[in-house]
Amino acid sequence: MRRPDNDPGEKILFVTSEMRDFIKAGGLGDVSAALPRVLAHEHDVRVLIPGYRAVLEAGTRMKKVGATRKHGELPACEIGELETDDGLHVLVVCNEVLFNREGSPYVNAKGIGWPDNDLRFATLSSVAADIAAGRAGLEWRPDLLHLNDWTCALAACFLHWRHQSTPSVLTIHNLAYQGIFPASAVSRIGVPEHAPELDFHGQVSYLRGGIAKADFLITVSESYAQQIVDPVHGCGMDRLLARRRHEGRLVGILNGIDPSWRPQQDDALDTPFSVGEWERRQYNTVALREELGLYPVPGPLFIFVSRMVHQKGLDLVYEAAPQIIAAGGQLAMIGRGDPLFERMATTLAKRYPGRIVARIGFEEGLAHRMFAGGDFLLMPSRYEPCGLSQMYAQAYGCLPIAHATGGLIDTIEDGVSGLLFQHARVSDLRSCLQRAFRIFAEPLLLEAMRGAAMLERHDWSRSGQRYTGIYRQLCTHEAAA
Ligand SMILES: Nc1ncnc2c1ncn2[C@@H]1O[C@H](COP(=O)(O)OP(=O)(O)O[C@H]2O[C@H](CO)[C@@H](O)[C@H](O)[C@H]2O)[C@@H](O)[C@H]1O
Repeated sequence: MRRPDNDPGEKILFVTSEMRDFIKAGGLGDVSAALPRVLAHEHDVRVLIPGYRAVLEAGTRMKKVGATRKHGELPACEIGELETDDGLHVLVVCNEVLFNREGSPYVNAKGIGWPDNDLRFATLSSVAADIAAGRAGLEWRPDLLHLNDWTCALAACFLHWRHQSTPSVLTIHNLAYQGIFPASAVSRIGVPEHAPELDFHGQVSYLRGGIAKADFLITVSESYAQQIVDPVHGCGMDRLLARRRHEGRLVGILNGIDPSWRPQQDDALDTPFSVGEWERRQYNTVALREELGLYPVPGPLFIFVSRMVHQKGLDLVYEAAPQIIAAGGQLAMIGRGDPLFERMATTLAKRYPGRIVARIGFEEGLAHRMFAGGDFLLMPSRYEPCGLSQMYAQAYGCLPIAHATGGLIDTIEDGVSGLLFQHARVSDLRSCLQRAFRIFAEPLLLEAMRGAAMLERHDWSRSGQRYTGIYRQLCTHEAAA
C-alpha cells in the first residue's frame, strides 16, 4: 500500500458486514474489498468486519489486539487483527455465539434473516463506537468512521448517544434494506429509552438512525442520490433524505470496479483477450456454451448474473425469454436469492433445455466466464443504486441491456456502451431485445460497441479522491471544533 512517506493520513475505520476477501453476498462485498485499498493510498485505513466462520477460517493468522465490554444485551467481544497479503489491516469482531456460524452473513439456510440480527449488527456498530472512543484496548484510534448500509449504520447513533465527537460517514448501498426490527429491540440493544431517530412507523430502523445521525451521507451514484429524495424511490425515508441533501450532507459518488476485472489477465478464463481480439473473445463464448451445456448456435448469448430478488427484475426476463429463444438466442442465468425467483429461472431452463440454463448458487469464476463469453447482459433492475455487474460486463465486452435507473444511467451510454430502456416493464425490455438482435446481426456495429464498452474507465481513482475530500473536510472541521 502506497502512502506519503511521513504522513499516514487520516485514520479511517471502514466498517462493513461483508468483504470479498472473506465473504460476499452481493455488491457491498466487492466495494468493501476495493475501496479501502484505494483509500489506503491516502489514509491509514483499517476495515472492521464481524468474525464470521469464513473470516476465522480464512487462513490468515489473526492476533488478538483488544476487547470490548458488554452493553445491555450486547455481549463482550474480542477484537482480532489480521493483515491481507497486500498489507491491508482488518479488525475482526469476535463473538462465537453471534458470528461463528455457517452460511450467509444475513440469512439462514432457508433464506430467512437470522433471528438475532438485531443483536448481531448492533454489536458490530457498538464495537465500532467503542474503538472510536479508545475503549477497545487498541493502540490505534480512528479519526473517522466510514459506515456501510444498515448493518453498521447504528454506529452513528452510538456515537451520538455516548456524546462522542468522532465524525461518521454512511454510505447507502441499497436503501431498500433498512434493518427493521420490532420496537422491543430497543431494550435489547442498550439504547436510550427515547430514541426518535430510530422510529420507523412504530418499529425501529437501524438505517434510519444512521441517516439521521451520520455527519455525511453518500450513495453510490449521483442519479440514485437524486432519486432517493423522491417518494417513488425513497422507501419511506425520502423526506429525511431530502432534508439531509438540502443541508448539503448527501451526495452520490459512483462505485468503481477493481483492477482484478481485466479480461486480458484473468485466471478464470482459458483464453484471455483485449479490445479488438474478437476471435479470442469468441473462444470464450464457445467454451461457456460447452461448460453450461448449451447448444452451439449462431445467435446471441444473453446472460443474467445477479442476486435473484425482486429488485433485479428476473420476472421481466422470465416474460421475455420465449422471444429470445424464438429469435435464435440463448440465455444463461446464475444467481441465488428468493425461492420464487430461483424457481422462475429453473422453470425456464427445464422448458428450454440446451437453450436456457440456470445455475442456482454463487460462483465467482463462472461469473467471470459469463461476462467474457456472453454477448449481452440483462439487467432490468427496478431500481439500482449503482450496479457493478454492468461495469464488469462492459469491461469484458458484454453489452448491458438495462433499465434506465440509478447508477445504470450513469454508467451506460445508450447505443454506445450498452442499451437502456425507460420503464421497467416487459414491453420496454422486448423492444430493447429487438435492438440487441439487430446490433448482433451487424458485426461492425457490434464490435464498435464492444470496444466502446471495454474502453469505459470505471476505475476507483476519481471516486476515491471524492471520498478523500469528504474525509478531510469532516476531520478538519472536527479538529477545529
Ligand atoms: N450467483 C452469483 N455468482 C457470482 N457472482 C454473483 C452472483 N450473484 C451476484 N454476483 C455478483 O455480485 C455482485 C452484485 O453486485 P451489484 O452491485 O450488481 O448488486 P447488489 O444488489 O448486490 O449490490 C448493492 O450494492 C452495490 C455496491 O454499492 C450497488 O452497486 C448495487 O446497486 C446495490 O444494489 C456483482 O459482482 C455480481 O457479478
